[in-house]
Amino acid sequence: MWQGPLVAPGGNRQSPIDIRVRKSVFDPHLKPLTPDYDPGTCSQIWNNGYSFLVEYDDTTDKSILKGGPLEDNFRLCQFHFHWGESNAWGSEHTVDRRLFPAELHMVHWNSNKYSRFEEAVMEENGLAVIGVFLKIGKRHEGLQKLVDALPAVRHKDSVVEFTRFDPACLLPANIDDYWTYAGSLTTPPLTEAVTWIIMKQHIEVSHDQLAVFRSLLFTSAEEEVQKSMVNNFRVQQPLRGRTVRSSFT
Ligand SMILES: COc1ccc(N2C[C@H](O)c3cc(S(N)(=O)=O)sc3S2(=O)=O)cc1
Ligand SMILES: [Zn+2]
Repeated sequence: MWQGPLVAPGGNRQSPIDIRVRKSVFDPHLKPLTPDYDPGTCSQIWNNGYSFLVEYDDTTDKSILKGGPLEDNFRLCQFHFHWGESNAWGSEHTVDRRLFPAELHMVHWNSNKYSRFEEAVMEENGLAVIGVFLKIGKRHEGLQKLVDALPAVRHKDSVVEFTRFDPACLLPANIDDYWTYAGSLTTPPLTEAVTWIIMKQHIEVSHDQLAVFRSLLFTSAEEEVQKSMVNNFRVQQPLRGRTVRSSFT
């Protein structure tokens, strides 16, 4: 895991956290999530030195997330993953201390309140991130197109065109059961701008598919020492009295 500040100075809503299921509070007012994504807005894959980001054109409301705990429209701007060097760990969030080999984050920003992502990322509740746990099992057919593109972005700062990918294929069958809480980005600038929506149901990917994630590098092509992109998760942060709500009993 990256050696950034263990706890952001003055932060009282930092992420990730352990979700204590029995301490979460059922909220009957939470609505079903209604993602509506247009695969035509998919543009590129970029290795930013923390993860690889699959980026979407967010200049229109073509790929949006509404409902759930959200009052406004949130535009999809990118999705990325966090994973371990082994299948024993890798997720950022945990459920009753249970670790998963990887975790998907789908990042959206509030297009009702802000005109640009850069603005929203600095504001309280400017972002909504869907978290989905990955387990090792059967091959994920939809993920394979992405896995095949990864060797092209092996080094930090490399970019490759990537189009027509429907991010909805990475969501679990049941998206009505989730936990939600007020948190932060888990990488710098660690801003406390995120409404987290963590899916109860995981998705399955094959061992070989996850192994390709581990072939990526934290380092750019110029650096002498190449470092494998693994364990790109942040250490867990104190709950500081926050309540995690659940959409299910
Ligand atoms: C201020 O400049 C910026 C602020 C944030 C970012 N991002 C990249 C981050 O790696 C990152 C990590 C996120 S996570 N693990 O879901 O909490 S979300 C996210 S990002 O897309 O917002 C880029 C520029
Ligand atoms: Zn993330």
